[in-house]
Amino acid sequence: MSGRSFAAAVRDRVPLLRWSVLRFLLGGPTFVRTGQVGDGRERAARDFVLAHSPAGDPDSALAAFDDFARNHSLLVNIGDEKGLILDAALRKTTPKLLLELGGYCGYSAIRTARLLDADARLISVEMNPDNAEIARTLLAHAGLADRVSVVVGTIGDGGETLKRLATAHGFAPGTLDFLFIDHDKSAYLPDLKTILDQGWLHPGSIVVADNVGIPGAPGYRRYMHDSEGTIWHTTEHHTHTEYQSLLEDLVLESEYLP
Ligand SMILES: C[S@@+](CC[C@H](N)C(=O)[O-])C[C@H]1O[C@@H](n2cnc3c(N)ncnc32)[C@H](O)[C@@H]1O
Repeated sequence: MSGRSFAAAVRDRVPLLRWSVLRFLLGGPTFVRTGQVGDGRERAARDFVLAHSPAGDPDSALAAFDDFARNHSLLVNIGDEKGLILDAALRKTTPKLLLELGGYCGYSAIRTARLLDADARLISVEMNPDNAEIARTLLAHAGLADRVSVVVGTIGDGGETLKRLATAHGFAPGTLDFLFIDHDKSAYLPDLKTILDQGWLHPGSIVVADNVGIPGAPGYRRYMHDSEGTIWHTTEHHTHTEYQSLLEDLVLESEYLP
C-alpha cells in the first residue's frame, strides 16, 4: 500500500484524525443555523468541482465532489456509499416529479437528475441562498440545469414555499412521485406531514430519508415504524455516515401505501 493510500485508509477508519472533520464538528451549531460550516468549504468545493471535472459529465462532477470531501474538506453530501441506495431507489421507479429537502452544494441533485428521464423534474428546496447558488452553478456545469430547479426557502416558512411549489412547479394532489429528505433533522417528520396534508403524494410514491441514524431523526423513524403496513412500507438500509467507515448511519426508504 502506498503512503497516500495508507493515509487515506487511516482517515477512513479514524475520521476524527481529519482536521476538516474536527472543524466541521466545531462548526456544528453554525451549520445547523446557516447550512454552511463557516470556513468557506462550500465555495471551495464548487471551485474544485469546476476545476476537476469536464462540463456536461455528471459522473465526473460526483467523482470530483467525492474526492474533495474525502481528501480535502468534509462535505455533508449523501456521498458515494449512501448515494448507491438513493440511485437504487430511483431506478426502481420512473419518477416524473421529485422534491428534495436540503440541497446543500448540489451533490444529491446531480446524483438524482443524472438518472431521470428528460421530461422529469426535480425541485430542490434549500434554505441557504449561497448554497442554492453553488448548487445551480454545479448543476449547470454537469449539464443538468434543465431538469432541476433550486428553490430558496423551507417547507415550514408559513406557506410561501408551498405556494411557490404549487404555482411555479406544478405540485398538486397526487403529483409527487419521489421525495428525498436530507435537511434539518428536526423538520423531517413535520415537513413530511405538511406534504401529506397537501395531498401531493400518491400510492406508490417513494420517500427516501438520509441521516436517520446520525445525526438522527428518531421521531421520523418511530413514525415510519408505527405506520408500517398501513400508511407506509419502509426498508431500513444500514450503512455508514458519509466519507468514512467507522460511524454507522441509517437511510430509510418508504413506499406510500394508501
Ligand atoms: C445534509 S445537507 C444536504 C445534502 C444534500 N442533500 C446532498 O446530499 O448533497 C443539509 C442542507 O439542508 C439545508 N437546510 C437545513 N434546514 C432546512 C430546511 N428547513 N429547509 C430547506 N433546507 C434546509 C442546509 O442549508 C443544508 O444545505
